Amino acid sequence: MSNSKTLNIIIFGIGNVGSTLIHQINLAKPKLQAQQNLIINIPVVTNSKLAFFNEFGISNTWECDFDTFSVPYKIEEIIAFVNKYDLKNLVAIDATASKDFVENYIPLIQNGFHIISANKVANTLSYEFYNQLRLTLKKCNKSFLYETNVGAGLPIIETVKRLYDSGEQIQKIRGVFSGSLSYIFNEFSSNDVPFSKVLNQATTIGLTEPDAREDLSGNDVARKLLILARELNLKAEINDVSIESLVPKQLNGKTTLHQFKTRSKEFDAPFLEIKNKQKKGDVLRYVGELNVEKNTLEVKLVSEDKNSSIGQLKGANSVFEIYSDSYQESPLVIQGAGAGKDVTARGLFSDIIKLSNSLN
Ligand SMILES: NC(=O)C1=CN([C@@H]2O[C@H](COP(=O)(O)OP(=O)(O)OC[C@H]3O[C@@H](n4cnc5c(N)ncnc54)[C@H](OP(=O)(O)O)[C@@H]3O)[C@@H](O)[C@H]2O)C=CC1
Ligand SMILES: N[C@@H](CC=O)C(=O)O
Repeated sequence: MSNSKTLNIIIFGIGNVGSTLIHQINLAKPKLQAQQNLIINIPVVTNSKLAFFNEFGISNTWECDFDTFSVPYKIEEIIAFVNKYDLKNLVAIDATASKDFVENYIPLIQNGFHIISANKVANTLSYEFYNQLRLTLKKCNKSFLYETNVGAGLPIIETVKRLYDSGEQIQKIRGVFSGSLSYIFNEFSSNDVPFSKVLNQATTIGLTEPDAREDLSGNDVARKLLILARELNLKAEINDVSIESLVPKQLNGKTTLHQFKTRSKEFDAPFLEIKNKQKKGDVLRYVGELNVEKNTLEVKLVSEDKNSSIGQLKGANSVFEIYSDSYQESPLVIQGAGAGKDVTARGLFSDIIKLSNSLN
């Protein structure tokens, strides 16, 4: 088709989020081509060890093809492959939760890739790396989009950044930043169920991180706070976040993921005690707060009246209250599903379209 634009998207990570994104892209293809003259080609998909290559793009049978034809790979082989077939408008999607994979960002950018990431790691390593990444992007004229890092598909980063860039003084961002913990405390507060059971449910439906200890330890919320702080040009580090971990002391630090999973019942007694000690009508909420004026970042468990804005949350909803000069008495509130493979994949897809619109 004349004047059409083709994006070549390599998807790293084909778990909950990555595979849902492929499904959404496959469904949207005819409409994108007809309405936007946009062709999305996915020539490579990978998990942590194997990659499936097809220069013409994967088809609806990609899962079967991956099982049959995937091979062990190195990042250099993917770069060589896209060069061999002269593929243009290259986009690397990071749908992993991997720190190791982030080491590939700079080489990928230097070899012509834009990056779109659901993985929060790159934005929460040292401030030095944060800057180095941005300098490389500028030098190579490439984009890095990561709206799904905070609030999954909700437009949090874009809203905060637009306010900040337009000169708005933001004083505070407060809310329930974790979709999985919102779900867990909603289910736990309103039903007579053991904590470990709702934790397992949250993992099974893909709300938690691949390693749920990241959510329960407060690391995931701390990362989101740090990402927002850095959008506001605060030179904070992850260690600056004060975190109240939800992981019982005996499970903190030294357990493997497998041991942790088999010992999840050890959450039940302490959380039942916390629940029973609450005032009638209160619910548990895991809250994050970035106070720009005081330069503090805090993650903690609180009891909230179930009729308060934060107490009323349902399901896996997150809520972000942004207090600024123009929104002092009545904060700007963004609320909705804050986790889940469908909303997160849709958020990545929306970053793909945003990137596409910025390319000639
Ligand atoms: N679930 C949600 O609601 C949200 C998730 N996110 C983020 O999305 C990301 C993906 O989450 P989710 O899909 O649930 O995770 P999954 O565990 O379901 O999938 C992770 C995928 O990444 C692959 N992977 C791991 N390490 C590497 C590596 N070094 N190189 C290439 N691939 C690798 C895994 O492969 P293998 O099977 O071989 O290990 C797997 O295919 C996470 O960073 C998460 O924080 C962000 C917002 C919301
Ligand atoms: N595990 C995270 C997923 C989104 O970032 C959460 O529970 O919010």
